[in-house]
Amino acid sequence: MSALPRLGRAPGAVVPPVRIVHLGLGAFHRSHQVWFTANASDAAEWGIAAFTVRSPDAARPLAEQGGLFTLVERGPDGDRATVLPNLVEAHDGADLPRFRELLADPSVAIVTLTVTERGYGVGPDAPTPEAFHADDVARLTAGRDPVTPLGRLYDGLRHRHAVGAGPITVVPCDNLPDNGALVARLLRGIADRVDPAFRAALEQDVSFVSTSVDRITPRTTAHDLEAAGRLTGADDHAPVVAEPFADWVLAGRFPAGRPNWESAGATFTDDVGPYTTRKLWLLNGAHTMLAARGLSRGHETVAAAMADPVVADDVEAFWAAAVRHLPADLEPDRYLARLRSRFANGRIEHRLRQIQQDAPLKIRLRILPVLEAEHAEGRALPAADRAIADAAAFETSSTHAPADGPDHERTPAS
Ligand SMILES: NC(=O)c1ccc[n+]([C@@H]2O[C@H](COP(=O)([O-])OP(=O)(O)OC[C@H]3O[C@@H](n4cnc5c(N)ncnc54)[C@H](O)[C@@H]3O)[C@@H](O)[C@H]2O)c1
Ligand SMILES: O=P(O)(O)OC[C@@H](O)[C@@H](O)[C@H](O)[C@H](O)CO
Repeated sequence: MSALPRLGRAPGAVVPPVRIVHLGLGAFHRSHQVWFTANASDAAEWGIAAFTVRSPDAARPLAEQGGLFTLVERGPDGDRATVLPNLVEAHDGADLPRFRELLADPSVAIVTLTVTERGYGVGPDAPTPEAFHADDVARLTAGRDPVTPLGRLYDGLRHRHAVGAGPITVVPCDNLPDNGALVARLLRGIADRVDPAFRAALEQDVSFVSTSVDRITPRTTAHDLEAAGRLTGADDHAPVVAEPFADWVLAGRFPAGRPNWESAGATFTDDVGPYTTRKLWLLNGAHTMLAARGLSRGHETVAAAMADPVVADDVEAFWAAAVRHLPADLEPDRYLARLRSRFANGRIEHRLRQIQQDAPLKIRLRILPVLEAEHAEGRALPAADRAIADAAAFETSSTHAPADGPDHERTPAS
């Protein structure tokens, strides 16, 4: 039990009005979208109401703190702590009445999502994302509450349409290529099966934005709770630790408005595709390789694996191959130079077991495209072959166990 006063809002404190609703209350949402919103020039106008997906745990301490939490930016030389004020509501994802109520508010302009690849049904849970949503299609058709993130989003959007609350923008922020188009396709597919008349409204009133998101944010540990308390003098049960670097590239329309995210460093572009490929191959592809090669050589963290020349040489060989297939105008070498120092930041304890989860899916999306591009030009890529073999061996080994809990919704304090 901490002797420090509990973090919370002062009675009567003015909070930004809710204009953004979020699904997936993990650490990344808070280090990234909440941080960009809190650092925007019009931050006072944009409050966020966030919902968990599978467990209410992450919402509890945040709700007790009025949504306040500490972001610890952990650089190679020290920590910088800031309490971010823009998360103003935290709810259990099963609280569909509140979710519907918020989506029915015309001043709510944006829904963001961070629900992992599997949250969209991309991965081992079903043969296709459409099949993953079949159970929710049956629930929605029967008037029962949906359980998947997109089932809930569909339900909320249909309710918004029914009350005439106007256009809205959906912004998925997961590491998936063309994530806006994917969500548009899946929601329209649900409409086709549940309520075909609603499909036209979805096409007309809901804008889907594709994004590339970047900020290394490991799972919060008990040690991070102590660090946040030391830095702020308040007892925070839900801090987040992230690297100082943050990047967000977005493409698409915001018919109901948006925060001035570019004033916090976000980039708006017509085509997010090349940015996503650069990030998914160079950062996430390398992370996937580091997890496979690093775990097989007994390492526990990204920094430890990168400090092993055998692993680092394989990552460098993968990077050299990937750069050959990326557009030169995106300056992949400049991105790589920064990435090398980000990965070398040993104060960020990014655990390989967390990154290793769902390795087969990640290899398919982040390593195989580079391997195939090299093969097409007659070159082998043994470093990638070794990573794929190590990942396969790890998947079948008896030491293969979940990292430390299913996701960030289970906070160390909860
Ligand atoms: N953490 C990072 O460094 C980082 C950086 C860039 C992008 N991202 C993206 O954000 C996502 C979330 O990251 P996080 O660190 O907050 O992770 P997390 O594991 O805490 O997951 C966040 C949310 O996803 C939900 N979720 C997890 N598995 C699910 C499943 N199978 N079905 C439905 N919902 C599920 C959780 O319940 C939680 O609400 C990542 O998967 C990635 O796509 C993360
Ligand atoms: O589960 P993943 O592979 O999508 O994410 C694990 C990490 O590679 C990822 O979270 C990175 O830290 C992040 O993408 C950096 O922006």
